[in-house]
Amino acid sequence: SVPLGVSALGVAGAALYAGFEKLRCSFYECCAPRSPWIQPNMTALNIALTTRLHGQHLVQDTVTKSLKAHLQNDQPAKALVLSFHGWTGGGKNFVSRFIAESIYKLGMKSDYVHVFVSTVHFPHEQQTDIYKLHLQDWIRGNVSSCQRSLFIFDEIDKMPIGMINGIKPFIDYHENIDGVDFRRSIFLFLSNTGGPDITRAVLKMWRTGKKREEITMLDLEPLIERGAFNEEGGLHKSELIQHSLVDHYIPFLPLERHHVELCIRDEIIRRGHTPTKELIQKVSSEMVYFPPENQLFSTTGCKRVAQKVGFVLADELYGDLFT
Ligand SMILES: Nc1ncnc2c1ncn2[C@@H]1O[C@H](COP(=O)(O)OP(=O)(O)OP(=O)(O)O)[C@@H](O)[C@H]1O
Repeated sequence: SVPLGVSALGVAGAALYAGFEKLRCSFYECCAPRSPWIQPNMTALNIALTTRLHGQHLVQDTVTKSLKAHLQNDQPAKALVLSFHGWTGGGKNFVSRFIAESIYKLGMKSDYVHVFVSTVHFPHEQQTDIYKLHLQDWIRGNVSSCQRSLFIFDEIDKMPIGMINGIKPFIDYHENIDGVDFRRSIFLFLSNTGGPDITRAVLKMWRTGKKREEITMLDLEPLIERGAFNEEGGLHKSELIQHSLVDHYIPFLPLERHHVELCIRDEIIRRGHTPTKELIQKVSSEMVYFPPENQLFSTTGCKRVAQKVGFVLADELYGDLFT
């Protein structure tokens, strides 16, 4: 048996360590249970998505609901996997940021939020096997230090297929793998796959006189699933899709001119100026729209709005100096 003095010393040591950890947690980000740094707030997320995200009613609904369900469940059956699809500049990265901010006090700067951009992190196709091992080690390492980790894979359509399949064990229905439990982590996959299909479908509905807000998930989800599956690259033929490990395919609709104008208004206000109708029009007329016959959608969504507003404001304020 263990001598009394030694076990008392052990208990005292553990208590001291716990006290130290608690103190450290009040100054530095930590992932302990009930950590003040990880306090999911789905009401804040809902408000952000309703007030700051324009023209994406399907995203608002699905994202908040699925996150809420996952976060409220202490023993989720698997990691949550959301796959964002759609035209460039529709808000996929924007929404990822809101998600990070609604879970972690430090938002995207949290040590538990990890962003992977395929073209930056895995540029050489021939090194797929090595990348895959690194990626697996890296995910395992991160989740073992914090189960509530958020992984954002941007441009997943450009990730070699073998690598995506390498993620599969972590998002599957396993209680643990080598002692690490992955079920509380969240994976976001971002891509343009399915973008043209979504645009075509929205345009078709527009032609039949159906309102954008009447478009439902049922109208688009199978389309994207098929798109993600058939289009070359990324999720193409991936086991993630074959085994239905993606929980929700979330379509981002192409943004129309009036949505872009809302983005312009927000940006002008953010810069401390008054968003007059003329100013908004001036910026929105600098954007490019398609298809040619009705100029319905912005080719770059709300991307580049910030720069364009910057130019137009500079022109308004200092234009005289250079004439
Ligand atoms: N639906 C939206 N509502 C409000 N602002 C938006 C929306 N979509 C995009 N923006 C603005 O445009 C910027 C660029 O959008 P974002 O990077 O999220 O697009 P994306 O869909 O990720 O594009 P890509 O496919 O090219 O990566 C955002 O930071 C945000 O300021």
